[in-house]
Amino acid sequence: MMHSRIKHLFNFKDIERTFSLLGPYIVKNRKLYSVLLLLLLFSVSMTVAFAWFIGKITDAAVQGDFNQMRWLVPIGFSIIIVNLIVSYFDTYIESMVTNKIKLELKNTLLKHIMLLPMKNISNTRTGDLLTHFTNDINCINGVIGSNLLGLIHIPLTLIAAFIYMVNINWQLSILTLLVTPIGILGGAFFGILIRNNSRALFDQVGNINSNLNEVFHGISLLRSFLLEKILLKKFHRQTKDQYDLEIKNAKLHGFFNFGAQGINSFTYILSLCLGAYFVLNETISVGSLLSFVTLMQYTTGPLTGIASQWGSFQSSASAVERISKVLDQNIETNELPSYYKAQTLPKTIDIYNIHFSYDDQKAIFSNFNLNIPIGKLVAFVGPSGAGKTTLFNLIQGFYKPQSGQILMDDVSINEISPSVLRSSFAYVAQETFLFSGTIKENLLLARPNLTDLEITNAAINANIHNFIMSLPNQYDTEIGERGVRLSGGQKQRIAIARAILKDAPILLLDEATSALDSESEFQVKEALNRLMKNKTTLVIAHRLSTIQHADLIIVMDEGRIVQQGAHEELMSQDGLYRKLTQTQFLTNQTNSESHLSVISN
Ligand SMILES: Nc1ncnc2c1ncn2[C@@H]1O[C@H](COP(=O)(O)OP(=O)(O)OP(=O)(O)O)[C@@H](O)[C@H]1O
Repeated sequence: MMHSRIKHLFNFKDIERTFSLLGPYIVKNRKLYSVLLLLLLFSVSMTVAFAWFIGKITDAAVQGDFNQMRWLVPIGFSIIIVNLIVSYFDTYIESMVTNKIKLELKNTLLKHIMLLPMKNISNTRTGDLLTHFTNDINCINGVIGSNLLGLIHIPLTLIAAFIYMVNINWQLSILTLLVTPIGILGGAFFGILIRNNSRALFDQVGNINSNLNEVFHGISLLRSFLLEKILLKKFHRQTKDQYDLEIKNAKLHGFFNFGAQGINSFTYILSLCLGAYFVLNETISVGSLLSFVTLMQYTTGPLTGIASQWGSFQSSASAVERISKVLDQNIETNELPSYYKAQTLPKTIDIYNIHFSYDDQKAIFSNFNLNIPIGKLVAFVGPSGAGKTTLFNLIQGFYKPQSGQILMDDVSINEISPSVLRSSFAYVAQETFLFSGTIKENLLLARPNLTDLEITNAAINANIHNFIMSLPNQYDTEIGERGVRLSGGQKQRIAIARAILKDAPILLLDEATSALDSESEFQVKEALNRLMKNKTTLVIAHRLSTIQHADLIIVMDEGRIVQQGAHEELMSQDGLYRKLTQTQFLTNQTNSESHLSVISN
């Protein structure tokens, strides 16, 4: 138990990972880092030069050597001015390089997330992903900036000062040798404790963000189920845990500063007393004593500083560790897909013997086969959980079957580039998602280089043009969080206009399950009929009207096709389809909206 705790405490894998992740960024910005290194060497030499100046000017004053003082004064001022200039450029360039790397890392991270398999994304909490951008990346300054440079600066100062101190008096320098290991070991120990605490702290920030994300997304549900108290309690608990971790961090830093200051003050007094003794013995001059004491401050100060830098460095490393957990996940391609104008309708779409499971345990499909007729309307019906949406996900290549193949024109979709494959489909999802922005901006997302005329025509065909024209800013009306709220039917028709504009040969339609009023339903249906013309349409059907006119109805249950055929044919058989429709007919008498999946459940 103890052994594993110690092992955990001294686990440096994350430092290794930190540098394997950030190394390329540091190398890429090597010019700026070289300038920083040069400034750092300047700063070290100025430190030694300043100690030398203090010794010299003190000795000159003690000896009353006015001539020497005359040329020492401008040197002293020059040292100060050079130091100020170095400090200005050091701060400026360091901030430039750290912000540049953070910017590059943010872009790389988002691109990586975009390219990750859907499986990885759906297994990660949105709040955690957000936290990488809002918290983790902003905490990496240490490993790419001040702390990284400090870890080089301080040992260099230490070595330079030590050599100079040995020159003044070797007996006094031994004091430095005694203090060095205490400072380093103490600092390293606290650094590791701070790292482990920071890791827990960052995880907690991720938890809180995930929780808040869910709260804001599900606010109406939360109110309708009267969950405010429970959620507030959970939030209090999480923030209290975060507070405790922050306090622990403060305690660790406090202890750490206490030790550092203690070492500093004791060695200062000790070197001053010992130095005074050597002055009395006439072993060293007063000037040398002052030089020595100044250098001692420059060594013990930074020496304990190294530990503090190490602590911050460790805390940054744990932020990088969280980011690298995402960046370490394999992506499927390196290229972000882009719209590709599909020329023709594929002549065949065949599914051969696929086996698929989301979690490698529960199989959704086993030995699943299907030939999809081209240019037709194919409806998929079946109870909830039958695998209809999963089939759509597989056809679009969002998930890959563990075995078997999906072929378009006899070519496996795995061999078709994501740009070509995804451009072949226009997807109208069950829940319409519109981005915040104007209506026009939402429609322009469909494909590049759309003209105003194409947009208006699509909106007319989707039965939404008149509504848009009645809005205050027409196509430039803001929708979503900052703008006009749209009804379910209006949103659906905008989504249909977007699908029309995409102009893809295959239409995937996950019919909305929520009931629309009959006027809205009529308008949506009309829009869909126009959209389906000359296309292969695959629809997860919930409306009886869609099913009756479908060229082929596939009845699915528990990942299997249990029946297929046209409406009349299936009605003549004693099977699941008839059962589903009969139950539905009862409801249909009072409600024109039908929802097979729900009723069948
Ligand atoms: N991302 C996922 N991870 C793990 N399991 C999933 C995931 N999505 C769906 N499932 C499971 O796969 C099975 C099929 O789900 P799917 O959504 O394809 O059914 P469906 O027929 O579309 O249902 P509905 O009509 O209710 O939308 C279900 O058992 C479901 O729990």
